[in-house]
Order: sequence, then structure tokens, then C-alpha cells
Amino acid sequence: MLDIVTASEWFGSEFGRPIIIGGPCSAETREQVMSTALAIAEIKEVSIFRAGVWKPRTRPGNFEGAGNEALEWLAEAKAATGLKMAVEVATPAHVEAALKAGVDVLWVGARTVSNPFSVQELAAALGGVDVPVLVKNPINPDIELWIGALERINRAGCKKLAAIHRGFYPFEKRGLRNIPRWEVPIELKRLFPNLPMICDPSHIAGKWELVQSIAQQALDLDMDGLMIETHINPSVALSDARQQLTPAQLSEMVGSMSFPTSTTTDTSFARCIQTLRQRIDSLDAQMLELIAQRMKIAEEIGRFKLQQNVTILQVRRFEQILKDRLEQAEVIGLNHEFVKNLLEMVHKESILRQEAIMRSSGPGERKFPC
Ligand SMILES: C=C(O[C@@H]1C=C(C(=O)O)C=C[C@H]1O)C(=O)O
Repeated sequence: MLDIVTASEWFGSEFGRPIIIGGPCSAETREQVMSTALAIAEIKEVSIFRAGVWKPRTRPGNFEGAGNEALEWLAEAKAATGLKMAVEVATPAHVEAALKAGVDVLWVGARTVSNPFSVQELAAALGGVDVPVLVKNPINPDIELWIGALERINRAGCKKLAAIHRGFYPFEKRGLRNIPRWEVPIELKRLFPNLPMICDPSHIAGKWELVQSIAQQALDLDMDGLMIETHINPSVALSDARQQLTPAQLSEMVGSMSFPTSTTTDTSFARCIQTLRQRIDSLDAQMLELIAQRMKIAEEIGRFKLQQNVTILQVRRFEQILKDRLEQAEVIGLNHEFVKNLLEMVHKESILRQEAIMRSSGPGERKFPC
């Protein structure tokens, strides 16, 4: 369990869903911070300005952030715009410097979250701190590591917590920069329903053109906010140039997106959905009943195989099943990959059932080839 305060209480009553955070990957110069912040402040939906001050780079020699000096630019941007300021912290010294400079929100990056030693050190530095702390997912889709970081920080006394979904390391570099693996943040939401979940579509997309569709997908999946990298002139950005929007593009994007709510008080909607859900309940019950019948038949086949000393796995038969069912799937409009995964799961269970039969056979029941 996480002992947390809802996002609407972070900064007073006017603050709430959706939480929209915009700002550059890195704070580069005073002018870049001020001009980006002033332009973003014009977008009424954006309440928090983000900027990386200390940048954890994969290889040395890249721009590593402007450091403590940038905190002064952020303080100036805050005074000029009224936006809340958010920075990434990776060490206790970062936490101390950021809080001293009046930073309003801290986030912990994916690389830091991947290392429990670093998280524990950060948690100790965050003890009793009242600013919101946003915890990005670890690089690999390891939900336990993500939960562990949230718990360590929460146990240190930080109650204003949120998670940020920024996708997972793709291993193969093609398509999106990070693989979304939406099932991971969905599972976190299921386990901690009151934990706000913010999506970072910029890091998932890797290209500014793809940011909006990922952001919309996140909102449709009931996420509570977005963190979108925005730079006054992305073409000259010192980091993540390819994925940053201009403030004008951010404004257009926010204006053209739909922000669905998780529930509605409309009674006809409630009636319709209830009827449809009853049909789904009934079909699920039939589906499970059919799978149970299929497993019983597989067990019966297993008993025949035991008598005849025939192998459990019959690759040709399974291949034929896959081919036939995938043809049928295509005709009835079911996704190829989905049906293949489903059949593989069913086959695996059927093999397990037959293995259990072989294991439970009495001594001498199994023949051995002469
Ligand atoms: C049920 C059988 O055993 C295994 C399970 C199969 C299935 O679940 O459809 C298919 C082939 C075998 O690998 C069988 O041989 O038919």
C-alpha cells in the first residue's frame, strides 16, 4: 500500500487532472529557459514547467546539463510565469540544491529508478520533503522495481507521489524510441488506483510527429496527465532535438486532443454499458466453459498416449491447428498475433495437463521402447 495524497491537493484546489507538464529536455541557457517558459505559460492547460538541469547521458562527452546555474534561470522563469518548476534529481546533492532554489516538483529518472541503491539514497534525502515526487518507470519493464522505488520514497515520508510512464528500452532501434508496454502502467494503476499516472509520450515517440498519437492513447487509457518535451527552437536543442515540440505545436496539440473522463453521470450511457457488459460476462463464462471442455479432451488424449507410449507433443498437429485457426481468425476479423498468442497459451496448458497425467501414472504403466 502507498500512503499518498491525491494530486488535487498538491498545490491547492485549482490543481488537478489532467496534469500537463511542458518544457525542454534540458535547461540550456537563461534565454532558452525564459522564452520557452513565457510561451508555455500562455497555454492555460499547462501548469508545470519541466527542464533537466543535470542530464544523465548514456555516453560521456554529450551535453550534461547546465547544473546549479540553471536553477537560477528556473527561479526567474517561475517568478515571471507562475508556472510550477520541475527538475530531475539523481543524487541527494541534487535534491538539496533543487529545494533550496524553490523547485516545486522533483522527478526521478528511469536510470536512477533501475538502481535500488540510488533510490534508497534519494529517499533518505527526500525524507519529510513536501514537494511532489514523480517516479519514472525503470528502463526494463520490471514492475517490481518501479513499485520498489515508489515504496522507498513513500516510506521516507513523501506522500505527494505520482508515476511517470516513459516506455521501456527497445533493444532493437526501430519505430518508436521506447516500447510503451501499456500493460505495465495499467497493472500499476490496478494495484495502486489512487496513484496518479502521468505519460511521457516524448520519450516513447522519439519523434515529435508521433507525440500526439501516443499522448492521446495515454489519455484514452485513463492516465492522469502528460509530460511533453517542448523547446523554443527544437532544431538547435542540445539534447532530444528530434522529439521536442515548439510551444506553438504544444498549444495546438493540447487544443486538438480529447480529454476523456473515467466516468460519467449520464444515465443512458450507464444503462447501455451495463447491458453490453452483461453480454461480455455471459460470453466470458461460455469461453471458459469451452476451454475447460477442451482441456478435458486433451487429458483424455493424454491417457491414450500413456497407454500407447506416444509423445505428448505432436508438432505437426499443433502446426495444422495454428494454420487452420489463423485462417479462420482472418475471416472473422481477429488479429493474427492475438490469436497466435492465445493458441500458444492454450497449447501450453494442454501439454501441462498431459504431463501431469504421465507423472501420475503408476509404476510399470509407462512402457519404454525396446
Ligand atoms: C491434444 C494433443 O496434444 C498436444 C496438444 C495439442 C492441443 O492442445 O491441441 C495439440 C498437439 C499436441 O502437442 C494432441 O496430440 O492432439
